[in-house]
Amino acid sequence: MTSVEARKLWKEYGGDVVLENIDLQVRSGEFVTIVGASGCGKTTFLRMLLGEESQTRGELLLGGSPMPDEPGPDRGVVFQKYSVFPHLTALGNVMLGEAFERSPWIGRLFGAARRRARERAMEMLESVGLEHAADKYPSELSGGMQQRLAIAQALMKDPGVLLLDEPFGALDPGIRKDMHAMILDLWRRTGITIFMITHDLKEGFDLGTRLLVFDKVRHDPQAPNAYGAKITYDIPLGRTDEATWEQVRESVGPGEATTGSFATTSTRQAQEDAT
Ligand SMILES: Nc1ncnc2c1ncn2[C@@H]1O[C@H](COP(=O)(O)OP(=O)(O)OP(=O)(O)O)[C@@H](O)[C@H]1O
Repeated sequence: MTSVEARKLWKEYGGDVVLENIDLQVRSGEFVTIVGASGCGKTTFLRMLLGEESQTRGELLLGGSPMPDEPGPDRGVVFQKYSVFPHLTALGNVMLGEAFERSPWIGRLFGAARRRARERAMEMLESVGLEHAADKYPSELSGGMQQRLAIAQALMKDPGVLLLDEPFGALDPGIRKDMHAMILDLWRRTGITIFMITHDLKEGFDLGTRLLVFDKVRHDPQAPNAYGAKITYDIPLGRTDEATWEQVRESVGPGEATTGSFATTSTRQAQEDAT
């Protein structure tokens, strides 16, 4: 599996500093949740992990080597907005990446290669609880099912790192609970390293093994973009006291999604304790 390390990492767009001096070491198999005020650079950081953006200064390492400067099969990604193809079935969507990799011109597989891809895609659909919906089109799937499908797609290439940008942000609370159980189960079974951005602080505390807070600590009213965000809290999760939760809530700012009762024992821990 895959570790990630940032060393004195900066990201600027023109003269605008988005991230400054990020130092971070994430071991293989950690589940890192990321929170922070809107616009502070969380997605930018995720896109750097994906290889869609490169740093202005510093180093970013994936498994000890410099981060490739483009997305690759070692990193899967899921965004908040459903990113599935409407004209393909669930199975077709999951197989598509494999088809284009092996047959870039026509995007189709034949014979044994097709059989293997189909089997693997069915395994992936099963791992997200969608095996019964393999032949359905995205328009026939609920929002939660579409996100499950996007996760199955992201896992098809057996990536070491899964990048999730508010994957459950558009879903109803009841559905989100099911999605939480699904992603925790998947994480436990695969040992994959996960980075997940969320606006729901409770979700961040409940799911992660570690919670990062991105925040701008320096402000110049004359030059609002002169300083970028840093990691202001890096909290190992499992058991976190109420005072820490309150401090983090204050730094992230008010928002409907950041409310919720504090769990002294995370959902994950509680589930582990129960078994
Ligand atoms: N390609 C780009 N060119 C210039 N500026 C950009 C680019 N991408 C992002 N930014 C700027 O970087 C800053 C951080 O954006 P980013 O989307 O990473 O924030 P965020 O924390 O994910 O926000 P939100 O929580 O609202 O999704 C913003 O000011 C944004 O305008």
